[in-house]
Amino acid sequence: MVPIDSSRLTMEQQRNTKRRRLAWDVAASPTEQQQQQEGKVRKIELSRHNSPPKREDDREGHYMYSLGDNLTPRYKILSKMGEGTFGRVLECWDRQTREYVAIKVVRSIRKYRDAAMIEVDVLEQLAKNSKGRSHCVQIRNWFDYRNHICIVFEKLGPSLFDFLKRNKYSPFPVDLVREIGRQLLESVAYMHSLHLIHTDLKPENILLVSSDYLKLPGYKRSSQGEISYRFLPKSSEIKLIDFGSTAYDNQNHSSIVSTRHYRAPEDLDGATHGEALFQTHENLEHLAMMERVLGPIPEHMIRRANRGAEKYFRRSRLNWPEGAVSRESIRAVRKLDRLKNMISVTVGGSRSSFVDLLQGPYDTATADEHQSSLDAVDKRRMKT
Ligand SMILES: Nc1ncnc2c1ncn2[C@@H]1O[C@H](COP(=O)(O)OP(=O)(O)OP(=O)(O)O)[C@@H](O)[C@H]1O
Repeated sequence: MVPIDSSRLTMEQQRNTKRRRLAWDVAASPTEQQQQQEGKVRKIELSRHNSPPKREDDREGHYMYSLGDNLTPRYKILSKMGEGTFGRVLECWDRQTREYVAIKVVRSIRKYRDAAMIEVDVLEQLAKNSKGRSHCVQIRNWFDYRNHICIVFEKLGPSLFDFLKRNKYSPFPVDLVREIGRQLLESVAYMHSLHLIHTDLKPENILLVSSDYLKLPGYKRSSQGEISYRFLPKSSEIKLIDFGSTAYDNQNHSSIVSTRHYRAPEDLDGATHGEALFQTHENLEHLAMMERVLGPIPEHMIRRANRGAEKYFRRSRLNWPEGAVSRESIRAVRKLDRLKNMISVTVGGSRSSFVDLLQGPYDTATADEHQSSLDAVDKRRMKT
């Protein structure tokens, strides 16, 4: 906007300009008396919205509700948005702030109630330090209602997993992956700066902020010649959710953390990839799969292995294939390809830097050599 030089205006023009601004200013700031009146009206309005009669929880301790019920006079239940181990997440209308919110209604079981209070504590720490700028979901409020801890969140859109599923697990374009990856690393760095570890990072726990999407015709046609469609989020903005398993890095926590398919090697036991990269249910096989794809486990990681994990190593290397439980297991590991061959050519010019990023602490130079020596040992073992 161009600033007005009042010295060049006629008296009449100046009067009009001032009058307009004055009226605008007054409307923008209600008087204290008006505010008090609005507060009273809201209280009377809220008192009309009674809670429904108390019902028994279901067998798993979930809160029983009907759509349209009030959850305290302040919130009206509109729909169910999700369900997890801890409870159900309900879309609600907040009559006080006049916005849609997502409320996690936690099961009325002691261990889940206790974990929910830790989640509240973590969420409050995250909010206090970020001044609204972090990629972690914001807590709006919390309360204890009929023995259920209820955590009120800003309402977000679908998860990355929901999106991948909708696209029949075809991968996101690499530019979008890069944007999501950057925000994810920023949020993890922010948590680490507060000595917090999320421990359950996975596409299910990464939500898009907006639900808006584009529907684009895909490359492939169905066998009947019909065009298939791809759905793409309009905005790449994401936020992390589910801080129920967050650990403090200076306190003892369970040695095995995170969901198997996304578990990192330092947990001895990742990928924003539709398919699970390591389809396994066994620790040694899981580590062997990682070696196959990424190269040998770095020595410093082996040295740091704790008591429970020592059994997976012999003479400073993974006890593989000697420790394999079956030939099928050796075959399942051998079927996997090296990481650099898995990265699709569609990544284009950024392919080598992408491989570098994913490769992390693994030594790329010795990886190929290591794989050929493993192949030789595998073959010998299969023969015997
Ligand atoms: N703020 C939010 N906005 C929109 N949807 C949400 C929000 N928070 C959670 N959800 C939905 O509810 C589901 C369950 O939430 P969440 O993962 O926090 O629950 P949980 O019981 O702790 O789950 P888990 O079993 O993974 O520990 C999510 O997968 C997501 O679909």
